[in-house]
Amino acid sequence: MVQPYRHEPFTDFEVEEDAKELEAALHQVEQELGQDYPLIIGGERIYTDDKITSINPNNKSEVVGTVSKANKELAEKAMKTADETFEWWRKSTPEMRADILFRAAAIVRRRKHEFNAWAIKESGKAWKEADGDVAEGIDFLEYYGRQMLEIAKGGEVNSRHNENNRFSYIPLGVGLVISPWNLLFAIMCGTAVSPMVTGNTVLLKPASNSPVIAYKFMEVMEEAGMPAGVINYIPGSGSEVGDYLVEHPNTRFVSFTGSRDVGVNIYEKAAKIQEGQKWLKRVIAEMGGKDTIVVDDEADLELASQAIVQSAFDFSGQKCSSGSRAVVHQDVYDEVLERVVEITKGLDIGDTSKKNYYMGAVIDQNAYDKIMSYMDVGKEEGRLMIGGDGDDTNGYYINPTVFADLAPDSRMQQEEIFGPVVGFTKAKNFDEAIDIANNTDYGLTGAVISNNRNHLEIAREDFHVGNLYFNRGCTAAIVGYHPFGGFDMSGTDSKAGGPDYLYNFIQGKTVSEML
Ligand SMILES: NC(=O)c1ccc[n+]([C@@H]2O[C@H](COP(=O)([O-])OP(=O)(O)OC[C@H]3O[C@@H](n4cnc5c(N)ncnc54)[C@H](O)[C@@H]3O)[C@@H](O)[C@H]2O)c1
Ligand SMILES: N[C@@H](CCC=O)C(=O)O
Repeated sequence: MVQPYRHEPFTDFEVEEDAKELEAALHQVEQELGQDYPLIIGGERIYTDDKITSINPNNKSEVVGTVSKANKELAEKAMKTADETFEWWRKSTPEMRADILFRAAAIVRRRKHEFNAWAIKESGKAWKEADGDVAEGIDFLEYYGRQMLEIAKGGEVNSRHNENNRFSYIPLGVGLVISPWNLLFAIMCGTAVSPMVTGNTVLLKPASNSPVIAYKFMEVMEEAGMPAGVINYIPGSGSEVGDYLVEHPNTRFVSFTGSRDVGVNIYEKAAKIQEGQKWLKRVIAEMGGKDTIVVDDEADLELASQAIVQSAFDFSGQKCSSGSRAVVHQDVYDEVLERVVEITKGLDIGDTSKKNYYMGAVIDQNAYDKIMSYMDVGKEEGRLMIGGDGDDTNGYYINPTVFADLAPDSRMQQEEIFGPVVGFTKAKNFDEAIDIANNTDYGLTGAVISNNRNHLEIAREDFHVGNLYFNRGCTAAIVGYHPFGGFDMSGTDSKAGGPDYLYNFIQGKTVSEML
């Protein structure tokens, strides 16, 4: 019998022993940098001449690894392999599939600091963020394994006299999983193993900024007993391999996590029925956010200020859940703004692979340029309070930035910047604050800081986001505790880490026998 699910505890790097373990892992990983990694199709290692180079955003001269790049021919080979493997994998037992996830969780747990170190090297994130990312990956393995065992029991249906009815779930087929670089371990792992544990086969296309940790994940899955061909590792260009497989007639579903533009494009392409296609493709698209923290006049203002800073600047604001908008009641606006600026002054930024800085660099040159271009927009639309500058000489460092006095419909308060930038908007009263919070195309996360029970209940009804938090920040959902996914242009609200997530990858079958 499996133990009841509990989320993976986080490491406290203030404890010297834990900090030393991570330093040792970083040192070990440094000895392994720059290696060349193949594709994995049906268990076969395939090297190509065309490569993706993964670099450390904190130190752009450091190559984390080079990875072979799939093209259309190799994508086709992977599809064929996944199709053939599905024919027998779909009949494998749920218990066996769940056991592979439990074993993989145990392996990652034993190598947690090593995985933390790869996450730091490949994404530039801070130690606590890397630890949260790897812990979330372990949680997905443990949680989805248990969910599968529950689902395998089937649903209860009635039978009439002389009739024997059964209702159960079967997998869908071959799925394309396209993952982002920001939660480079957790989301990649969770979105790959959820279809796999439900009996589907998978084509995994990780983000081009983070393919090395995905290769390490594949090794873990193999060690845990995953048969060849069940998850196939095919890094490649989104526009070449991604488009080809999204449109492929044999693709049964696409699980995408990433930006709104790419997600919308995939949604449209997948909707078109291709020649020879026998089904309607399912699309799970979890996309961007423009997430708001509302601060009421009756509120703990220190808690509000800490929540705003943490939600805006953890992992340099590169989470879909990041709190990039603070909407504050006019009576407490100046006090909260001043305190947020003061806390921000104390944040340190630097190469997180060398030291436990609060923040590292942003992911790449494109991200750096895009975020920096918003600094000019912010200065035109509002008042720069702190930050607004960066340095991309060695890595892509951007200082945490606060803009004040932005109009609710300004570009700064509408567009996803995906960097360490938070904008303040003043509200006349609580109702107006909720209206402002709702006036974006997105609907992912939000938070309300208030001691007024009536206001919290109004927010519960009217604040239209998939993940709403009271008296805390708006990031850091935990698997099995805070099912995660957004409304409107934030996506299909698939609720990763929730009790019904696995139903995205199965279909119900009724069998009725006359006795
Ligand atoms: N809602 C969520 O759960 C969630 C979680 C994490 C990140 N995000 C969002 O992801 C974005 C940041 O991640 P990103 O920069 O990796 O996003 P992205 O859209 O640029 O890339 C995501 C993935 O899509 C692939 N891709 C790109 N073009 C493609 C195409 N034409 N066809 C198929 N695949 C293609 C990329 O290679 C990558 O693997 C932000 O907008 C963030 O809000 C959302
Ligand atoms: N699930 C994460 C965000 C994932 C997107 O980047 C959170 O809740 O902060």
